[in-house]
Amino acid sequence: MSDSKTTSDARVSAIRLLDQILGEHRLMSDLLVAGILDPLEPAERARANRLALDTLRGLERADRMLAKYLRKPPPLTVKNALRVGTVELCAGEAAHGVVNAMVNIVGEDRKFTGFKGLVNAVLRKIAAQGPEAWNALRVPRLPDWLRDPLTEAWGASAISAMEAAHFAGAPLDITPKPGAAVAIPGAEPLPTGSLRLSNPGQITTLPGYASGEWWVQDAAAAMPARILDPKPGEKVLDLCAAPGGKTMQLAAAGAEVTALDLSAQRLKRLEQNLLRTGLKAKVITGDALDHTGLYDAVLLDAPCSATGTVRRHPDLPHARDGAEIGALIDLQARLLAHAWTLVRPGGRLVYCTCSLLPDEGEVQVDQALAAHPDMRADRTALGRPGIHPQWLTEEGGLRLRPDYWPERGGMDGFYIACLRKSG
Ligand SMILES: C[S@@+](CC[C@H](N)C(=O)[O-])C[C@H]1O[C@@H](n2cnc3c(N)ncnc32)[C@H](O)[C@@H]1O
Repeated sequence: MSDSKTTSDARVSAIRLLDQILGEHRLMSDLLVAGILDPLEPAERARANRLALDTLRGLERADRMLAKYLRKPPPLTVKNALRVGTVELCAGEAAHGVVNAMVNIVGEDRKFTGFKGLVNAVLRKIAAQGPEAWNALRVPRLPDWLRDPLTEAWGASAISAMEAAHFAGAPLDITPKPGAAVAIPGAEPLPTGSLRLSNPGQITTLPGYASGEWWVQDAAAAMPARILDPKPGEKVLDLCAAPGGKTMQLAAAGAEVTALDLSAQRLKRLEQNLLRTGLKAKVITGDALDHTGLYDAVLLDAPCSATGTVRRHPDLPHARDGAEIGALIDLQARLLAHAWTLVRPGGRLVYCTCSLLPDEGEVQVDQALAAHPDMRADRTALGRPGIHPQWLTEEGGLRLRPDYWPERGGMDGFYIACLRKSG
């Protein structure tokens, strides 16, 4: 297969991904699990993925540039071809290749043949403006459904900083197994104990991947298990465990781990992760709300809006509209109340969500503290290496945000609290 054919397959797939995300409101992760890119060769798959992600991150800029030349909106697929083309041209790709490819792609579908001339003319004009016009545009903003509550919670300047972090995208962080000597060239040690890779390439070919010396996990996502601080032999329950990043941390520390999740499909990935890393956990498929038992420690990584992961999932603000958040908040409260019944006297519960919305973090813990006289927030547990005292919150939790560590490439948004039960 020639290089240009490969590139155009990647472009077609990127446009298809955008059609589904922006037209059908599907999440990119769901589309990938459903196999939308499976027919492509690995290199093409990576390119399609990157093109779609870059276009989603720059969507507002692409639309602003295109708006000058579109008197009325073309069909979504044509618009997405123009968006991908604009993003490529503004990243400095050769005009001739991009324009021809997009004209051909649009022309291949009989429904859109009539738009070939438009695509050709518009992309030529965009090419003439180039990266300079792109760079002069403002950093893309979050849609109002998310921007409004975040502005209310964190203030306008914090939101601008978060949007800059979202636009920049995310490096790849890994969690090494305790004692593993990870030898990945260019890996930067982070103050919290994770390692950061700026240009990882294909992950599965990196040293130590096959032998299970480390796993992919954002530096912020690695904090809940560090804060839980499992001791060898402790009985620890990981509720909502799949795909198992935190389960592996708990097991690697020598705890006796039970990992539970509602999704059998996601648990398959957890089992594969345990197999690769040679770590052990008892795995249960089931509803956390039905689980019984008594544990030294419980980790509850509750299902949430995932609004802390927009750096890595720029599709989320466009595919979602916030309609599901009310039900998630209700579920989190029920899970937290039930998880508390599984903690032995004197034990601890770490509650966390990868959300930027206080209703899914600070407010949940505030309400749980008010409802349970035997619960107190353990602030000492939050004092881990690399944690800035300014990140600690009033009710006794830890707030992590994508705009923290800007010089290092940011971190996911997370909320974490360690709740101690009276002995
Ligand atoms: C944020 S993810 C967990 C990520 C995981 N802790 C990790 O570190 O890899 C939330 C998980 O909650 C699971 N879940 C949702 N509702 C649940 C319930 N009622 N009982 C158990 N698991 C549930 C979902 O299937 C999903 O895997």
